[in-house]
Amino acid sequence: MAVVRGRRGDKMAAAAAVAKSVGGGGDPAGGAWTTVSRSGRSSYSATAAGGGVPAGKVGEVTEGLEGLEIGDRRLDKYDIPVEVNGEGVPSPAEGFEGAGLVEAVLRNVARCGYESPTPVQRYAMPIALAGRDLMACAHTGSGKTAAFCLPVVSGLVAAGGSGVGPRERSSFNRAAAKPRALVLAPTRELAAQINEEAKKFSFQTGLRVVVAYGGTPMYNQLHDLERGADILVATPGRLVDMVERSKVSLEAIKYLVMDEADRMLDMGFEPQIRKIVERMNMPRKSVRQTMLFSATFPPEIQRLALDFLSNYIFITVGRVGSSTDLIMQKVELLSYGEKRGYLLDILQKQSVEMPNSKLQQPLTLVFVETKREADSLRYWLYSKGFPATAIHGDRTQQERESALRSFKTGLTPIMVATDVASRGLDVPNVAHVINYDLPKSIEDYVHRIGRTGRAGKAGSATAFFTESNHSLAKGLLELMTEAKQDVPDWLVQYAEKPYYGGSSYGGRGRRSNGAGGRFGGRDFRRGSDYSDYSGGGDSCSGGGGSGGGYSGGGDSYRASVPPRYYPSYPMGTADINASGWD
Ligand SMILES: Nc1ncnc2c1ncn2[C@@H]1O[C@H](COP(=O)(O)OP(=O)(O)OP(=O)(O)O)[C@@H](O)[C@H]1O
Repeated sequence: MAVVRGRRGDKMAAAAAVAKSVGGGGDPAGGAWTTVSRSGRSSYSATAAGGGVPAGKVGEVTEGLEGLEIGDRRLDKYDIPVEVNGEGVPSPAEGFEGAGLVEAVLRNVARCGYESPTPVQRYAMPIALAGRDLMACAHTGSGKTAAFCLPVVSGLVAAGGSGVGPRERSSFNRAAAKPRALVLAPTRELAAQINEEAKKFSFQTGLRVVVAYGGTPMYNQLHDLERGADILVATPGRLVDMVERSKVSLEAIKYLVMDEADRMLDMGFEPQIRKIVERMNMPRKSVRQTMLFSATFPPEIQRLALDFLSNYIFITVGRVGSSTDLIMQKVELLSYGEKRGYLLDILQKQSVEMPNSKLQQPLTLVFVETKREADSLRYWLYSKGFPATAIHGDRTQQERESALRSFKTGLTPIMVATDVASRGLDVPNVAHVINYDLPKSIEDYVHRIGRTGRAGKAGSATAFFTESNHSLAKGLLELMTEAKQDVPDWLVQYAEKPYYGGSSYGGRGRRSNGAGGRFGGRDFRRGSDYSDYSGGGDSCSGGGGSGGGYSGGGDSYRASVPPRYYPSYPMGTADINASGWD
């Protein structure tokens, strides 16, 4: 079987092996994150010590995970740098048992087949269980869902929610359901997915997990809520609706989690989030516990998040808080008119011949910019003999769910999608992500390609770059260089050419500073001054041989290191609802 070494040369083989395994009857690894042989070599930076991080200090650790074995694949060397920043940081957990989870939850972890925690879980669980606020940045597919679900479920069970009938529980009264934990997510599909995960982790605990999202009649969800809800997973729009109809009260919220938190706090969602958190009777931030998770945290969003957090701990796990090395990234320079032909070429080449001599496609996700293009491309692919489905905001919820199902099961192994599918969706065995149209921001690119290369598996990502994507060249170049990908010369030239398009070096709305800083990975509080952070990007982790250690912030630091990313995060996306975000 494939051996993944985590270095450039072997990734081709790894990606091909993934495609092969998809075509050849499934991946025997089955997504198990089985970290068997860890060298245990961990060294804290000068500012940290021992197994934990001293109070009031910045902790920084690079773990050399040698021999990280994933199913039957093996990473001979894979450095996962971790930065921890905050006061009184608890030590990371060695295993699930050592994390402090209650017995019932540990049994559920075992039922899920999780043998050992992923790095973000190791760090986040003790922090969450200690009752601390948290901002956690870890790459896509690294297990963030369990990192927040497990301690929330465990905390609720420990607080006495377990084994009590719904009607007797304080979480319910005749007027409104009073959940004790609220998990907010930007899309319906992601909310549904988190709901499923939370249910698995709550099995036989007596806790009730309920989901609320738009696009479907409210009736069933209300019926579910009436039976009591300890954990409510919701999209913001539907939640506001329910609270305004007095079907949900937020007064008992102990845990507030925002998944894809940078998306939740951008200008498209922020007004709704503020309304939910600040004007709907939710306990104030020092009373509740708030945890934010994402693979990307632009500094502007971090600053905004201060309004929702109290004395929080920041953790970032991964080389650059960005894409994982397990994704082999390619970028092709094309004209608009060449895109379809090129796509067809790729699909033909990656077809795998089955024993019955039928051709099979590995699961391939194709991102386009508009809903119209999603439909048009899907029909065109069908006409060329490639079974494809589409997911976007103009489809009914039923159609969206059915598209996702048909993609997951391989019935239509190609799914054409708008950004509605870019975040959080965990479809095992997606072998290839094709950015047929590149997104406007490097953050969205990171999330999109993160639909492959999940839970330690390898994957491929191909981007079709046209003249109109000039504004993204610099970010792409930085990202691909960090991830040790082959960078074509033309991309370097594009990145060096000045771009006069306006918004890309600062975007709209809040992000007005052209020296915008990184799209994730670094606690903005480590700048010399919160209010004067200008984001001289660095790699505080020092991973991948790029960027040195943190040199203390301040002007001299910023002067000596050029800004790393020029984000063009689409702040204030006007058509957020229209595009399928909830
Ligand atoms: N400890 C573990 N052992 C094995 N598999 C795990 C473990 N934790 C999570 N997984 C699996 O890894 C996959 C990815 O997890 P998850 O969806 O939580 O990633 P994520 O970090 O939230 O990604 P994204 O940033 O894209 O939302 C899931 O299929 C999940 O079941």
